[in-house]
Amino acid sequence: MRVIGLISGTSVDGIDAALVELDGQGYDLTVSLVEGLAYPYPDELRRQILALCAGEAIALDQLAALDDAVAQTFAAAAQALLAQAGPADLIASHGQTVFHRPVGRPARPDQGPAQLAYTLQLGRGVAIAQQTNLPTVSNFRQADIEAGGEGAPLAPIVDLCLLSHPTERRCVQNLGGIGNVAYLPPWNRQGSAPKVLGWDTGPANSLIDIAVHSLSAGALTYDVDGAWAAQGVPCLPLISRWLEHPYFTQPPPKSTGRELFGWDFFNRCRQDAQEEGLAPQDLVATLTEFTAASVAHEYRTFLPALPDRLLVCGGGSQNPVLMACLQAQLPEIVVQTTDAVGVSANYKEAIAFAVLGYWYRQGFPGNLPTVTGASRSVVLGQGHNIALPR
Ligand SMILES: Nc1ncnc2c1ncn2[C@@H]1O[C@H](COP(=O)(O)OP(=O)(O)OP(=O)(O)O)[C@@H](O)[C@H]1O
Ligand SMILES: CC(=O)N[C@H]1[C@@H]2OC[C@@H](O2)[C@@H](O)[C@@H]1O[C@H](C)C(=O)O
Repeated sequence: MRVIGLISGTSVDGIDAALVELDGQGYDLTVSLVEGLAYPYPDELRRQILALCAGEAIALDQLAALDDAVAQTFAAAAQALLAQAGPADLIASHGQTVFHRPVGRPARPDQGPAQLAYTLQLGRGVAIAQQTNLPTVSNFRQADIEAGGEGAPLAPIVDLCLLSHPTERRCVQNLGGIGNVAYLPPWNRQGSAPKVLGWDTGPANSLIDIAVHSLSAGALTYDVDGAWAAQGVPCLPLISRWLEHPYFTQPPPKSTGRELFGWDFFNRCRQDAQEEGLAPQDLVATLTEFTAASVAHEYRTFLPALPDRLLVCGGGSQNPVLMACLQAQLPEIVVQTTDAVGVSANYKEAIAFAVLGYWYRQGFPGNLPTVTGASRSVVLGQGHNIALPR
């Protein structure tokens, strides 16, 4: 079956679309990327999404219009990919995250039940199905949240299928707007699946992007190839201070978003940097080192053991300075991109949602309770124009 996976993540840089050829059942899968495409948002749409993410008030009719505009753009991304790579049987669309509130755990058991997580992705699946005339699966995070989970991260189960190794312990680290890890014990695919761990490690590119956008007076949206960071000197005392944030002492399962590592966090960083007399490049270098340091801190604090190999994906894997910082923070581990083992670092997340959409069709559960904290395994997604096998 040919499935198109679509996602726009917390960087809001545009839609990643992957046409994937899939075969097999459950974990026993063959997955091959036919073609990937990055479809940028129109500037005005991106501005509106970022404003909503930053907490700007919006009327409900405007929210409905924005939801449909995002869906239209997702459908256009799918159509561009279809024109380039040929037909598909199914679309699996993650949509655009604009809000994420993790599970609220009470400090003591007698303080009542946990507050369910809340997550909102724009770009409703039914509108994508209508425009493309293809069956579409969307709303992947909801069923996990209903089972008491964080609703994120969801990719680790797919990482297990695509990137685990018979003898090596591996970590897969996504560096999107937010960072998330999947810890994959060795697995020879004979016996039952091993216990995979995973959680959001904190910021990835979100703070670097905001810094570069703000310090370049809107001329740049990200630190292309780490050029600014390479010219600056990281301020180590600030990194230690920022790592005191309570997120970095909270044990997994945990998830986060731009609500925590967005504008407010950046404004605090900028103020600290001003007090230390840092130049703009030094601030970007410090945020880049901080991002790598937060990943290493999370591994050393919460993993049962460091992995033999760290495979990095997402846009941050294209930033050589961030990759060098990560390697320097974790000298005992081989750090590479997922490309080194044959999985596209740019499209891995879009591929993951294609797999989750395929599993929805099979009725195969797509969440990992060990990762999200859900009480049970559940089938993820909501189908539009889909007849399911009985
Ligand atoms: N050549 C590059 N140099 C530096 N940074 C880059 C480069 N290419 C991409 N990036 C960074 O990667 C980001 C986009 O990453 P990606 O598309 O993986 O994020 P996302 O999917 O939106 O986020 P998330 O995984 O958190 O949902 C850009 O905003 C930019 O910061
Ligand atoms: C709510 C939401 O969209 N979370 C994203 C975000 O981006 C990275 C990290 O935070 C991860 O938890 C998740 O995305 C990936 C694709 C996931 O669910 O695995």
